[in-house]
Amino acid sequence: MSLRRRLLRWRARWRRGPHLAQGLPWAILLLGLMLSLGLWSHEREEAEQALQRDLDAALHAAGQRLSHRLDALQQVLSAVHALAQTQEPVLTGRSLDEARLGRFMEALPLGAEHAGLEGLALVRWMPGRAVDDKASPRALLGPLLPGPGQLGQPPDLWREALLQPALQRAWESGQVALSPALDLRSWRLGRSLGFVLVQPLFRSFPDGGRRLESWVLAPVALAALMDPLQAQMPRGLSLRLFDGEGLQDPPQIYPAAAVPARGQRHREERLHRGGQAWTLQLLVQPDYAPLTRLGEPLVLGLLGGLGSLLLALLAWALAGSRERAQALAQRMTRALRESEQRWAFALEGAGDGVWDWDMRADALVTTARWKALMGWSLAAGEPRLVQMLPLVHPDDHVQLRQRLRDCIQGGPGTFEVEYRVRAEGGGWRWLLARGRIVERDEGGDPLRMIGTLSDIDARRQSEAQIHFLARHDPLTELANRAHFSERLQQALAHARRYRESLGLILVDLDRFKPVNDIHGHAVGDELLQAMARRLKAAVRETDVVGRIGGDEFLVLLCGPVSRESARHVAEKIYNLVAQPLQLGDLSLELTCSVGLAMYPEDGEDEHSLKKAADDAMYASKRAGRLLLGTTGG
Ligand SMILES: Nc1nc2c(ncn2[C@@H]2O[C@H](COP(=O)(O)OP(=O)(O)OP(=O)(O)O)[C@@H](O)[C@H]2O)c(=O)[nH]1
Repeated sequence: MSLRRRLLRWRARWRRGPHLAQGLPWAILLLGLMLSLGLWSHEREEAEQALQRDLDAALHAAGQRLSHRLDALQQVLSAVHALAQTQEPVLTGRSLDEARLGRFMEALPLGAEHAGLEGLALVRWMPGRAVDDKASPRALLGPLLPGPGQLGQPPDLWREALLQPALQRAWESGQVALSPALDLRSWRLGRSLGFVLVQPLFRSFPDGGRRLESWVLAPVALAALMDPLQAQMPRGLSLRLFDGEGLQDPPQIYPAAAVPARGQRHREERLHRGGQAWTLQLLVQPDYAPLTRLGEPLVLGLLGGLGSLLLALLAWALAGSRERAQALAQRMTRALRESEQRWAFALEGAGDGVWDWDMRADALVTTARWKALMGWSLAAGEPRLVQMLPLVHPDDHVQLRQRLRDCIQGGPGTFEVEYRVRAEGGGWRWLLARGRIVERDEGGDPLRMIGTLSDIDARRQSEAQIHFLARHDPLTELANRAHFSERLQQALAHARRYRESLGLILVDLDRFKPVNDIHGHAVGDELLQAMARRLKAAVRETDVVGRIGGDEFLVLLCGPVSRESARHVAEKIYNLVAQPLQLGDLSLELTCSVGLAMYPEDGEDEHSLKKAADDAMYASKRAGRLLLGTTGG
């Protein structure tokens, strides 16, 4: 397919409109997913930031608590320092000794904030020796708190690589210094891993100088220091402490064994105290409650996505149902139209017209054949019912209206009526209209009627022909014996009821047989036909002329008729028959015998009346002249 055709097809589809219905679900889905994604991303960021704030706050609080603990421990050393100052050895000649330090410690009000303090040790500096002299300094005392027991031979703390920098820092700065983490047991300073707070004590001289005299060491057990802090942490958060400013090297010093899982969340804070750096780490465990908040944005996003999907599906279903309904309606309309067309075509093919009458709107829809049959111009459009009636033979109006009314007003719902309309070349054409109610309202009143219109003119003519032949003489077309008898009986019944008189004239041709014999039957036939015409011409149209035998005719003069009038007609017949008759080259003259009988004088029924007429006729024949009234008249 060429690009141009594709474009044209696309444009046509676009103009038809279904593109909207087709694209709408996708647009809704896309928009919904984008919104859900944006919402999820925003909420996740918010939740992440909230979590980080919570963690930072928790870590900071833990750092603060640790600092307070260290402050409390440092205050102990400050108190020792103050004690040493009040026991100024220069003035009193007494330096701080183990006994006084012991008493001081016993009197110290140690509380929970001093947890981890293993004891105090006095390390005396041997004056006059170099700092790096192997022989000095020596730790002399300790512990002064319940602990690992009286120190034995004082260890050479100066030789301890982990402790010596702290001692030196304290000496140089005059401030409390912290050692790195070390095993307190190695130096009989405690019972576990810990660190040492170092307080330098100086001896002042009158010249303003001063000289280091000793250090007071406060060993602190890390586990005892940190466990209470850990206990105060919210569930799901754990603390780790690293010696130095890194997380790998120098090593973790608290807790003893805790290896974080890969990808575990953590936050760090640096602590600097007494020349020593620590890294306090906050580890987030999977059971930390706020972590669940991180899942909420995902749920929200998923719900949004699901909602979008559902909305899109709904839109698709709605759009689809609309399209399906349209398609169904189109199919049904097409099927109906095809069905109607087939139906109309079949009927039209059979020569019938079709009509459809919307009774509410009084609108008639008819086919071309219907219009042709009814003599309605195609150009005139559709007729209304009232316009149809003038086309119908006036004699058929009553019947047509009656049948239609019967059908509409609770009849069987069908009707059938034969009526005549004007034929093209003049005259009338017989039609048969059939109808059926096909739609009613809730109350049962008819709303719509459809039907056919058939041309039955040929049938009606043939029926009429058969009817005529059954009742007439085929040669002369006069009433035959049976029909004449029927008409006579009707006339007698009428005359009886209205007390009227009737006249019956019997006409018999004289010597007709020789005509046949001489000129042939064909001439005889022609003569009979001519006589029949003369007889008909002699009477009124309402009178009945019949041929009841070979050359015998009956004339019924319908009433009221007087005998005199009847005689007059008989004479007229007699004279007419006697008129010469020209058949081609042949000229014939014929007489007849006529008999007249009057109802009721000569007979009161068919038989007696006929007999009277017969008698009168024979009397005339015998007389060879017209005898009227000889028998009873
Ligand atoms: N051509 C012709 N002749 C007929 C027809 N029907 C009857 N006839 C003849 O008509 C004649 C009637 O017979 P009749 O009445 O006895 O003869 P007629 O010569 O009239 O005798 P009268 O009545 O006594 O004068 C017979 O010869 C029949 O054959 C017919 O349809 N056509």
